[in-house]
Amino acid sequence: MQSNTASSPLLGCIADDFTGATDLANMLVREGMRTVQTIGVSATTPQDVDAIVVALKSRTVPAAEAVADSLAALSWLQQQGCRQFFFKYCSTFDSTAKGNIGPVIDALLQALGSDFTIACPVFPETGRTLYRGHLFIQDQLLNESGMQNHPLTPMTDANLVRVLQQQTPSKVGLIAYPAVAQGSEKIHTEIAGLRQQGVRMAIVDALENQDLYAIGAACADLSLVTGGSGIALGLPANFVKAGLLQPGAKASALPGVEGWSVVLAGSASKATNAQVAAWMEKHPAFRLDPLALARGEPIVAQALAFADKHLEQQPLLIYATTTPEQVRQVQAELGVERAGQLIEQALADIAVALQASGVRRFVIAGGETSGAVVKALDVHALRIGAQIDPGVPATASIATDGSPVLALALKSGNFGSVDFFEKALRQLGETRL
Ligand SMILES: Nc1ncnc2c1ncn2[C@@H]1O[C@H](COP(=O)(O)OP(=O)(O)OP(=O)(O)O)[C@@H](O)[C@H]1O
Ligand SMILES: O=C(O)[C@@H](O)C(=O)CO
Repeated sequence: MQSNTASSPLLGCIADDFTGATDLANMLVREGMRTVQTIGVSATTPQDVDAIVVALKSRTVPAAEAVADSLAALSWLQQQGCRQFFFKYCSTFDSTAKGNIGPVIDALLQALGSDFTIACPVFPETGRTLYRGHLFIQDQLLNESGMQNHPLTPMTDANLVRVLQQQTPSKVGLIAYPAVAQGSEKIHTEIAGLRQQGVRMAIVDALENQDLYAIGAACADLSLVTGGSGIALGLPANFVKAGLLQPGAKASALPGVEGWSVVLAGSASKATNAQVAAWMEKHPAFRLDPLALARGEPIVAQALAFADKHLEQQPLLIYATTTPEQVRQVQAELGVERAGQLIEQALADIAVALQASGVRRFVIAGGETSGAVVKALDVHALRIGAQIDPGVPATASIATDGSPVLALALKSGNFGSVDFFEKALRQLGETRL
């Protein structure tokens, strides 16, 4: 493996959710940074690494908790020797009325002794663009995209300057597209101007990846950069320019694994529904019924018996995924939290039993689901490999205590093509599809 010319990692990242962390890590690997994702602050120091991404679960917790967790992650990343820091949130700017994006940025700026950062959730490959401070999801404004109905973080305003300003006492500004389109020098000049006006955070417009590279170049001297995964595209080149990272480095090598393969789907998003339906046309699948779980029926044992029957011949899917109407019905009966927890716990128990039976490749759909399963599998850190689809890389667990290496693909609910499950398993080394 090639190494950077510095002895310690260069970029230290804090992500506010699990699959969002993987999404960010994917971008860094694409641009030549060897990247490890840790599940929370790690007890061990990652080796052979250019970037570390600490995955938190801080998107919807109370703001004070998000701040405390983010500051602890920053302090650990500083101890690892990182030189620049990145705060990753959702490309749809998911936040509650109180934050947590604004409060976390304020706290990180203060801890770093810095007076300015940018905020840019743009991710053109998944249709997230920003113009004159307004966030678009494909052809729709954020607040008309379906995100206005999100159960935890309803986004009812597409004007991100206004949204962020409501979350912070700091002055929020905008670097609008006409300046961004002129390239990194102009953006740099805009940053200097905003700083003089006392702006501490600026929303930055962008429409295409080339804008993100220009913004990245203009942020070389900022201690903290914040945004979605897209804006991280432009940061590795700054380390290359500084002679700290080798140009054109291939950072995506992962160890191979031998064993069986499964897909576990706990996401009920539109994309996951389509992926489950496509899988079921050709391969075995077992549905988890949350109401039967709630009645105490032996659903986990039934799922494992089903897996036992198929694993040796072919990969299989175990899923709770269903239509929004059915999810609402189940939630009405069990409560949102209990329904979610029952399914997450069942999928986590199934994953642990399957690992004991020799499963080594897991494709997992859903951020919360991925968090629950990876925790149950006792995975503390992941090395990030090549991209499967935008926002989703192949990963491998970093085994600490002689436990087997697992090949994992952790998919955010909304990401991935219709045939994602097959595609992901193939990329993880499954040859029987
Ligand atoms: N049939 C169902 N009935 C009720 N709740 C369900 C059902 N299927 C899944 N869930 C719950 O819905 C939640 C889905 O969250 P998860 O984060 O895993 O997926 P997502 O929201 O689509 O993904 P992301 O957070 O990456 O966008 C989980 O808590 C899961 O247990
Ligand atoms: O930025 C995104 O859209 C994703 O990485 C994510 O955070 C989804 O929850």
